[in-house]
Amino acid sequence: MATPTVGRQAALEALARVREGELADRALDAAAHGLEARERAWTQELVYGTFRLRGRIDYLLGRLARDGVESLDPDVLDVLRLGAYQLLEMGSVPPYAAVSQSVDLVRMAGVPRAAGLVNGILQNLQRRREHISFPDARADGAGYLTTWGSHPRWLVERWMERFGPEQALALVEANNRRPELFIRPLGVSVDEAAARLRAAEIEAVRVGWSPDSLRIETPGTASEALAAVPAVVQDPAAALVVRYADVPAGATVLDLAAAPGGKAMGLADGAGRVAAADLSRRRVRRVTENARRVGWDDRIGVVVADGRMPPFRPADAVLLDAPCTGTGTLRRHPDGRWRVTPDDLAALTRLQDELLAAAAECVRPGGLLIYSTCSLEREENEVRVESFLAANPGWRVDATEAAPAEVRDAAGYLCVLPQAQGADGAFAARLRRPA
Ligand SMILES: C[S@@+](CC[C@H](N)C(=O)[O-])C[C@H]1O[C@@H](n2cnc3c(N)ncnc32)[C@H](O)[C@@H]1O
Repeated sequence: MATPTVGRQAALEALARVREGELADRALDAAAHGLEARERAWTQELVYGTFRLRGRIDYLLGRLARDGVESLDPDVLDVLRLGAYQLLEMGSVPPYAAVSQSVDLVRMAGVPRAAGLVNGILQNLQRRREHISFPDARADGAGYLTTWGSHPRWLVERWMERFGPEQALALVEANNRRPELFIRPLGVSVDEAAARLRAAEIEAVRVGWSPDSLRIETPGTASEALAAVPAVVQDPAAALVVRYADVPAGATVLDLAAAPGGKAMGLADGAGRVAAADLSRRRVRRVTENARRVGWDDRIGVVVADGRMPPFRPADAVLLDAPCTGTGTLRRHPDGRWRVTPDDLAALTRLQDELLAAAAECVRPGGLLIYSTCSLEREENEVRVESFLAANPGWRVDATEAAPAEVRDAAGYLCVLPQAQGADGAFAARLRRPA
């Protein structure tokens, strides 16, 4: 038996870890530990791509497996998914290698009896892929977005209802694109940062609708970019939350769900002092690392704390970047679409209400509360804010013009949509406590 490449072995292990409940980025870190940089990048593309297109791949495999994909052993199905992704999307992999390596992989996974099945299905996929039809986009929009669009049905149905079929299609397409790399410079202007990056032979361009962000155009240069300028890696939608918050210079800010710290760092670039708290001890370490990397340990104090019982005196401004379903960041976290359920949505809205009530207690009279999520779902966004406002007379939405008009809606909320802006989604509400 030939040995599959280490990248493919790591990819299969990462998929198994995700099945056990790990997040894809952590599963990949563990499985691809020790791989050389190129092999690791290749493995990441294979794993993330397989999650991104899992719905499409499963539909195709389902047309070729005699009893459907549900009947397959989970390891065998994962081997088939990885093989199918290589055949469909990785032009650098010759089809014979995608097939024969998958056969070796399923043997190595301890299911040698499935070698013939894997060989047959993948050979068939390669031969018949152009002839397998998907549900018609017009006649069966949800069917099309579920299969070709590779999203779970409950999400596409709610998005079709909310945004209409065309925008739902655009959203699904945006989620299926590979995310670009963005940074937010800290303590230097974006123009100065772009010039320093150019001197380090890294091309970076401004993002029209997000004035604090730079898109890095030179591939594979994230760590070089961070070595060349003080910055955090951050999607422009997240950078916009900080701009929209428009916290007065010198203010004391509490960030109650702060890890890994991108927004805390943005807030510290202007505010007086930021206290960054998070429930997760592991994740909160990343806030400390980020602050240390740019020499801002003195601006950001880091605390492990439950935001429902915040150990703080009232401050000028509080950011609650709440835990959420993350439906605005599915292109960056492609396993997220298969993980999140309608039950999670219900549980998260309860947690968001509790966190909002506790965050409000931490705002001094006349101070600011910024509530934000990276969800697209109204229940986690407008509905939470409006229920908070109804229960807390005197509080009001106090939007400024700090964020560009195209990302502010009529109610004064920040509203960034992947299908409109082509980046992550984000929502924020800037609320003022009565004096
Ligand atoms: C959307 S993330 C925050 C991202 C962060 N603001 C940033 O910009 O890097 C939500 C965070 O909420 C934290 N969290 C979840 N439940 C919490 C709770 N009860 N109290 C405080 N933090 C909580 C999670 O650990 C997670 O780090």
